[in-house]
Amino acid sequence: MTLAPLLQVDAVGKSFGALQALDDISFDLKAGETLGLIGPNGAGKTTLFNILSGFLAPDRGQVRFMAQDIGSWDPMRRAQSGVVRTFQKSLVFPDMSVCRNLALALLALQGDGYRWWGGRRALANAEAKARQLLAASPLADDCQTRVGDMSYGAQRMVDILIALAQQPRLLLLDEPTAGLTVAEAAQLLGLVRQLHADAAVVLIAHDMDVVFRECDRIAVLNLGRLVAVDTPERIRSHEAVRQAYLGALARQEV
Ligand SMILES: Nc1ncnc2c1ncn2[C@@H]1O[C@H](COP(=O)(O)OP(=O)(O)OP(=O)(O)O)[C@@H](O)[C@H]1O
Repeated sequence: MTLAPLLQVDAVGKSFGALQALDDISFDLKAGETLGLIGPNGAGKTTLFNILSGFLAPDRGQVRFMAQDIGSWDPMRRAQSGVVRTFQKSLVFPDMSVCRNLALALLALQGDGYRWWGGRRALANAEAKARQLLAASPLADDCQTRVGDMSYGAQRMVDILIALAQQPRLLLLDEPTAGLTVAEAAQLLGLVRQLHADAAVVLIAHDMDVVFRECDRIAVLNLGRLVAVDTPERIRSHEAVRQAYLGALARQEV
């Protein structure tokens, strides 16, 4: 029996006024798969993330998650169902500890708004869950560390742990590895696989080394169109991709 894909994007389009930011985008994603999403500035990567996470509605097409049309679901409902997104700009509270940051993410997901500030027990429960998650990570000894005192790479790892605390089935990572070395990026993405092996991941990254090493397949966007979706090997030799990415792919020794 063939399982239905976790995510099905079907003929999605989005315009801003006269600008067609996305045109006829279709692809599938299976549980456990990592898809790299690459393309030059303005290609439409963030617009696609906004549509998948419910911050923008497409003008055309359909997004199905676990075989359901999620077009009418708001970002909170999607997050509670396992569609979890990170942003280019970190959302951590630098003055709080790692543990408290994770706990607040867990509480926010429960949709209790600010009432949880009064709920000491809810916070204690969330912090206990956060400690469990941390124990299995390279930041096991940093539960009480103030995030603002950590290295840049460690802070990016806190971003990922916050996303993982939300039990993602589909994890949308927007440039999580920017500013990291290839080794740090591999460690960060390894953590996703270690803690959530069956989550599907869509990764936006500008670093071609990271994308070609870490992704099972790569989707190439250019001017709002999907140029190709294929394995890294095939993407390297794809003629239209080579045209769009001549310089970057040349550095990959294709
Ligand atoms: N809210 C908006 N209003 C008008 N135009 C927009 C809006 N959001 C995005 N665009 C335009 O849509 C196109 C795609 O933008 P998008 O941010 O999705 O590209 P991107 O591939 O994520 O680029 P980058 O790598 O620079 O982040 C761009 O031309 C951008 O200027």
